[in-house]
Amino acid sequence: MIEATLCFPLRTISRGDDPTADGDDGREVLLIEKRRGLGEGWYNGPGGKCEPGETPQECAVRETREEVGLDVRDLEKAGELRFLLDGEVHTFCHVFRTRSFTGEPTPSEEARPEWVPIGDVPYDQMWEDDRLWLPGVLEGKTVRGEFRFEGGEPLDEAAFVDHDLEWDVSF
Ligand SMILES: Nc1ncnc2c1[nH]c(=O)n2[C@H]1C[C@H](O)[C@@H](COP(=O)(O)OP(=O)(O)OP(=O)(O)O)O1
Repeated sequence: MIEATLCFPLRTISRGDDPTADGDDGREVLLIEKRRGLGEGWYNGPGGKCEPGETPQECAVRETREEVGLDVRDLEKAGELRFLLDGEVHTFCHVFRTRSFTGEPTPSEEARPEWVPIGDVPYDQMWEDDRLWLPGVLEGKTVRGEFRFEGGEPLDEAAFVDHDLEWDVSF
């Protein structure tokens, strides 16, 4: 089983008196367009596999720095997601969000970062499960979820079959 993380940096930008501004109140999330590996070509949060001896928080901080050059702090645990492939747990993923960070998002070989208004998150270009749990995470909720895929490796080519979700959980 792979232990992995996702980190969603959040910010609120001022839109002034812009009459065309949408209903997000300027709230944005930093997404990446994945340039290689699992989920290549799709949007997701920065993140990746935990290294031996590393806590999930340490992993999320390291991966966010490596992928987009942002130093995140004060991570808030927002979710625990289990991705099953053909009945076996393939990946256990810890989800974090934060409003504390320094640096400017910078592209890397692995990822192209993009600030996205939370109402414009491109769910049609993401893992199919994301639309089920990410909106709640971006609204400040906590979630525990199990998502079942079938069809063999790699996970990002398997069929998403069904899921269970529990909201407002404690970690
Ligand atoms: N189903 C689903 N939905 C949303 N997010 C994910 C999944 N499955 C997943 O694996 N993920 C996430 C979890 C991780 O953040 C990434 C996959 O990590 P990966 O890019 O393989 O890990 P790295 O450590 O960055 O990879 P290498 O640098 O070792 O190649 O997707």
